[in-house]
Amino acid sequence: MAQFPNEQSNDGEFTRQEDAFRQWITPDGVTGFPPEKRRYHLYVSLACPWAHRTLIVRHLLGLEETVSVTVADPVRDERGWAFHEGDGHSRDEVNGFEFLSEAYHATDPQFKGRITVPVLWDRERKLIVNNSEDDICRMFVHGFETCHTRRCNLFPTEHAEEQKALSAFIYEKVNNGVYKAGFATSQAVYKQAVRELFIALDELESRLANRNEPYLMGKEAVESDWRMFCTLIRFDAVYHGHFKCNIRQIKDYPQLSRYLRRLYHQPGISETVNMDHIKRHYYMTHEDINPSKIVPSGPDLSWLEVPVE
Ligand SMILES: N[C@@H](CCC(=O)N[C@@H](CS)C(=O)NCC(=O)O)C(=O)O
Repeated sequence: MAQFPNEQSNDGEFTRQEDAFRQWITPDGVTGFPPEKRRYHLYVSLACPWAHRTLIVRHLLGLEETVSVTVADPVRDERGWAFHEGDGHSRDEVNGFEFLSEAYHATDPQFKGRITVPVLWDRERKLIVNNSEDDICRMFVHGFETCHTRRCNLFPTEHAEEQKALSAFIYEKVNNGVYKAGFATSQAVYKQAVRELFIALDELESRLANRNEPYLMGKEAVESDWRMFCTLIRFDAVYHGHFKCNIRQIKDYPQLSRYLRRLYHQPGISETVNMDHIKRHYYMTHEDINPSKIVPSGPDLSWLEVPVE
């Protein structure tokens, strides 16, 4: 059985649904969405790699006071993402939603797709502005410029084309690659997805070794690095076992493991990582893949805690 039958091709391939809400916050507000302090609210799961990147970008730009956040329970049942008090998650103080589906149906009563995090909500117009993590990160960078309290150049203009191609490659082969392997329902599709994933990881390992720079594009971490981070930080704990991406672990890659530690030890980043939510979400929510819902005790991730010199 497929995890998400509506997103499964006949030959067993997971084909991710398109994001439904793509409105835009601009500095001049001509779109009807100006960047105002505390007007917008982010609904996330700390388990989700896509939502994770919005939290990281919010932190890197110092938007914590501007955009508030509610964290969902990492374990979903058939009703989808839910908000209530628990370890590292809470009730929804903004709208009192019990389920994230209420935000989707308030925005579009006919919405029939899969309810996903992250969601950027407009308190004033009482609707979802955008549910694409890529768009949300870009809006944090460009739409909220007047609200930034930290400086961070996530899209440096000098190598924009190269970065765009690199991010597209990472998305296709790594971020979504692990899902293609994990959600495959045929041996051939799984095998191909895992092969492409590890070819990509090997390539990125070589890139770091050959360029001898701390990050993919040079001396500073940019959007492509944080895109990598959100998959790498989950890799050994969930993608290696649960999604069967088990040719190698990240800790076996000298460059990638060091690179991951370097990103993890940047100020404020480890605080965005909740391994308990990550493990419980994957192992307890995808029932078709892990019917017993048993969450493995390992692996030992203490190597991550060692700062890079
Ligand atoms: N297209 C979304 C992807 C978000 C997504 O797939 N989120 C997953 C969690 S990792 C989700 O909410 N899944 C809901 C479900 O599995 O029903 C984005 O780019 O923001």
